[in-house]
Amino acid sequence: MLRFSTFFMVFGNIIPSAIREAIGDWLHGLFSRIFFDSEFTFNIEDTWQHFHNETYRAVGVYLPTRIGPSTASLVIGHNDHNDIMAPVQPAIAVGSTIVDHFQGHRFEWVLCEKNENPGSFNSRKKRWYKLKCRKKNREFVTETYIPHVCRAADEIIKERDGLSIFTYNKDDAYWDATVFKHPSTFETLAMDPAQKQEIISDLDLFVQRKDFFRSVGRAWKRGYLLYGPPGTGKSSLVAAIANHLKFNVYDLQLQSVKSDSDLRTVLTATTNRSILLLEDVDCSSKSTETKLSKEEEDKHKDKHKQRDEKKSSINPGVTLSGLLNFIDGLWSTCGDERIIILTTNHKEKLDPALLRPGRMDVHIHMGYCSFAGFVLLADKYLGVKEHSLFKVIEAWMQKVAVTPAEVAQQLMKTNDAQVALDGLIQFCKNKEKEKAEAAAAAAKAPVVTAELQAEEVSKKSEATATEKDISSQSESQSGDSSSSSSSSSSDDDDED
Ligand SMILES: Nc1ncnc2c1ncn2[C@@H]1O[C@H](COP(=O)(O)OP(=O)(O)OP(=O)(O)O)[C@@H](O)[C@H]1O
Repeated sequence: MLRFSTFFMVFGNIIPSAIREAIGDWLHGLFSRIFFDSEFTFNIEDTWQHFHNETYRAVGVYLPTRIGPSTASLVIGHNDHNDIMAPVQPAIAVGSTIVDHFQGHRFEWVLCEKNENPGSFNSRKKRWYKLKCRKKNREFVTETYIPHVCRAADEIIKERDGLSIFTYNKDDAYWDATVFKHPSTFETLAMDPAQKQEIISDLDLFVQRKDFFRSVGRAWKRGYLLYGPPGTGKSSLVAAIANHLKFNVYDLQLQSVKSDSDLRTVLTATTNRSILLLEDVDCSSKSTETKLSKEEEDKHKDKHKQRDEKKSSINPGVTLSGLLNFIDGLWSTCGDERIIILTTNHKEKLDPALLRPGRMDVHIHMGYCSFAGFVLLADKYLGVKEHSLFKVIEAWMQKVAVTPAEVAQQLMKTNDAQVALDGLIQFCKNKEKEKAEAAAAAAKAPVVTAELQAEEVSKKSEATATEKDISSQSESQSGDSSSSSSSSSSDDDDED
């Protein structure tokens, strides 16, 4: 005790005050670093300013790669619906601690969860990662460690072989992911070879033009409209594009999105290098919606009026044009390498404003099966490149409009090429017969009308020019439909 006080007296007399203070600060810093430096906690929540938090997503991808001896539990599973034997993937369990060491520092992670607004209609489970570190490492975390986590997650995502297809879950207003393993590729797709090559070149050019899009001040996105009758391969082409570019697919049913705010949430949650797919857009376009609701209204006018009014005031829904406006605006500025694909059986029903260049840059017509398309399908389905029946089938392909789906259906009935090709010829014959019968029925219709009209005329003596127009229109329609070719008159055939 005496020695200590003597030491401080001598220390106080001999050492100048400035040096004494500096030594004191240094000792304080040293002691507090060793004994008193408190922990600091970062919380990385699943949402950030109402949108899905990309840092949260990155942590979720990164952490399963850092599982060590201190990890007590883990979630495993997979969502490959095509393969129950697919290898399981690890994910972080709620409450489990993961310790990560990076550049000599120790970081402790915990995934937390709590129910927000329990019991209320909009209750939801909120999740966040808690990251504990030394207080002095705060800057290191934000400037070095988190960027390292995000970079590593980006690499992991890029290296993953499988693609995902996301479908919109209207209950959560979010995307449900599943493994995307569609066998369709440009190789298996029956379509005009030149058209196919054109599409591939367009896609390849698009992904190479990052700098070009930046230099001309345009968002790096491209819109494709696929149109044509059912069964001509629109969905197959979407899958072929996804497989070619290795892009995930976000499949959006516009009718199920409740509001603009939900739309904003789901669209901003889509990732780069992805396809936003809207199938059968003629069914979700505003004109169709209006028409249907009017028919409904006529039918159930009084009974449902109040309920419908209430419903529409709560849920105004979103329209295709609303979606495209959004894509032109905010969405175009917050993502790169985005492809938007609209498919329709009725291009003519769409508002031309929706299809203008800049929105839908490329319009691809998917037509009936050509002979070249048949040859490809015969090769894929039967392993046959040449056959004596090919000439007969070529003639039928020029005569009857058959979709690639119909051809594929005939070819996959048996492994025996002769039987399958005979079956296809028979199918074409039946189709032609049905068409002839339909044409005859249509040609008969004006005769019946004329007979009725003649009766009317004799009764009322009121022959009008309009009746002639109707009958001639019917004749011309039946004439059109019987002469429809595989591609140019597809829309007429769609109606069939
Ligand atoms: N062009 C094609 N090449 C190869 N196969 C095709 C083609 N078109 C259709 N098919 C076959 O027919 C099936 C149905 O085709 P797909 O769903 O792609 O047609 P679609 O035009 O999208 O039809 P819809 O308009 O009814 O959605 C496919 O699974 C595929 O087996």
